[in-house]
Amino acid sequence: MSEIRLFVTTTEKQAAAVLDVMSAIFEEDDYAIATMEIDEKRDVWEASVYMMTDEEESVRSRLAQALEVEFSHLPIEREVLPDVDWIAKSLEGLAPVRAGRFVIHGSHDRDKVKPGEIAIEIDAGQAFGTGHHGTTAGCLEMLASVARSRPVRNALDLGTGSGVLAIAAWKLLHVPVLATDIDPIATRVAADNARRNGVVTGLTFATAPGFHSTTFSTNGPFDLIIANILARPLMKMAPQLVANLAPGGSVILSGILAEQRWKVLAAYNGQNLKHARTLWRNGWVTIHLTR
Ligand SMILES: C[S@@+](CC[C@H](N)C(=O)[O-])C[C@H]1O[C@@H](n2cnc3c(N)ncnc32)[C@H](O)[C@@H]1O
Repeated sequence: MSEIRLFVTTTEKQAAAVLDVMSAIFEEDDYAIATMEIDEKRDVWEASVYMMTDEEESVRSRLAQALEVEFSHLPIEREVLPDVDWIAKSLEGLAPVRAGRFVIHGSHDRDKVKPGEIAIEIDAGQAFGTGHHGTTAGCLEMLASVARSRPVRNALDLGTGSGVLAIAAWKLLHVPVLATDIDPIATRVAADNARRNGVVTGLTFATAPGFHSTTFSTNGPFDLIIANILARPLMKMAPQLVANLAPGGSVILSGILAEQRWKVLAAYNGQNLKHARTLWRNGWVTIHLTR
């Protein structure tokens, strides 16, 4: 699923007014977030709605309706953002990847696993997460370090993709893990991967956008929440994510470009989480926060 941006181009003052309208209509959505930014090359302002959803047409019509009163003269433009081609990215590289105690390998590399390593077998396929991307590797490394420092009795992997992080958490911690994704193909692939890795109980899969499912209250609150999604949805869902975190719990966030980390930290500091550690991998950051 690609990230789509619907936006209007205007002056700074008018962009701020448009942003107010956008924020009001998308306040309750998990998958759409409104923001404004300057395009320095053209010296114009853009008020945008970013989303990862199949419901672009419905978002567009709600937006058009809301802008029709005061801003109908501003055309709604559209951009497909290139940095979320998860499936193409999951096909990058096939050699085993090592992070923390984990080695993620394809079925052709079973003999490369060394004694003492926690092996996870994932073949590149229809969902993101072979371990090659800096965000996945960062989460694996952070997971190993959090497990050394804090007791974890259950975990949530939000945006599970191939299921790699959920399987890693289960193999490392031996605790119940809930794994969810907005994309039903991902949850099916993740469940298949779990079976291939010998995980038959203790790992639950569900398809849900953000926290919109009763499965979170049934299985939570969680001592550990891992969310490798994207900076904007992570900021948007900060209040719900923290509401599902157990007292003393840990959060691992990734999918964040280095330059976006301050905004993400500010959103979670605003929910009373404290920064514990940041890891950098290929321009991406993975952040550990605690309650
Ligand atoms: C970068 S991939 C991460 C996959 C895997 N967890 C990993 O670390 O390699 C992000 C995943 O989050 C899912 N996703 C995006 N927005 C979501 C949302 N609002 N709620 C749940 N899942 C979401 C995508 O479908 C995708 O599978």
